[in-house]
Amino acid sequence: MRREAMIEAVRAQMPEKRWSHTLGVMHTSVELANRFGADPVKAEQAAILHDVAKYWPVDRMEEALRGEGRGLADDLLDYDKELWHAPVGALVAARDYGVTDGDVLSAIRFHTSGREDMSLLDKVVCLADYMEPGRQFPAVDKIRELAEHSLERALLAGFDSTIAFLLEKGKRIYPLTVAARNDLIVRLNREADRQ
Ligand SMILES: Nc1ncnc2c1ncn2[C@@H]1O[C@H](COP(=O)(O)OP(=O)(O)O)[C@@H](O)[C@H]1O
Repeated sequence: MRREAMIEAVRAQMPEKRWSHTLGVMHTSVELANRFGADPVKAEQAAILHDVAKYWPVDRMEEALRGEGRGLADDLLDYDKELWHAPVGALVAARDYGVTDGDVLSAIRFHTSGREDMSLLDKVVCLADYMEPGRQFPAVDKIRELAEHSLERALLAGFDSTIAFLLEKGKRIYPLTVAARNDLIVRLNREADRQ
């Protein structure tokens, strides 16, 4: 699907406020992609589609994950429903929007949870979702500051804030986010040792 048609179709899937968030993620994804050497066209496409399934009814998301999406995120069904829209979004992007690029589909699929060994594009879109201009939460200024120089340090601060928030609320933590955080720490330590 062409860019403009995709934008209009996704916009129709969500309330105005969420569309403003999506516009923010588009803008920030392109900015981060240019800053850190990712493909800005892919970054923007993943950003356009990242929340396409956000307003699906829960039973529809569950049906998609148990049906055509089986094997994609089976373990996720045990965790907070807030996380489901990301892999469902990747399914929708491929099926209804004709996205075939694996990098783009991966960035949509992992934009909320993260994962171990995240690709450059995964990191860009996940971080953009944390720090787009409309986001307001205690750690966001620190995340934006870190993102001036380090994609990994900024994303780590993002995961830290999500994990701290979940701990505070007494909620369960989907382990892939913990794995993503641990992996970033190992990589950052390795990099520091090399310097
Ligand atoms: N690892 C996790 N385990 C459980 N809940 C999580 C995890 N990561 C994120 N969440 C929750 O998922 C919700 C949606 O995340 P958010 O990134 O704000 O949404 P969106 O992807 O739509 O922008 C948040 O309430 C967040 O706390």
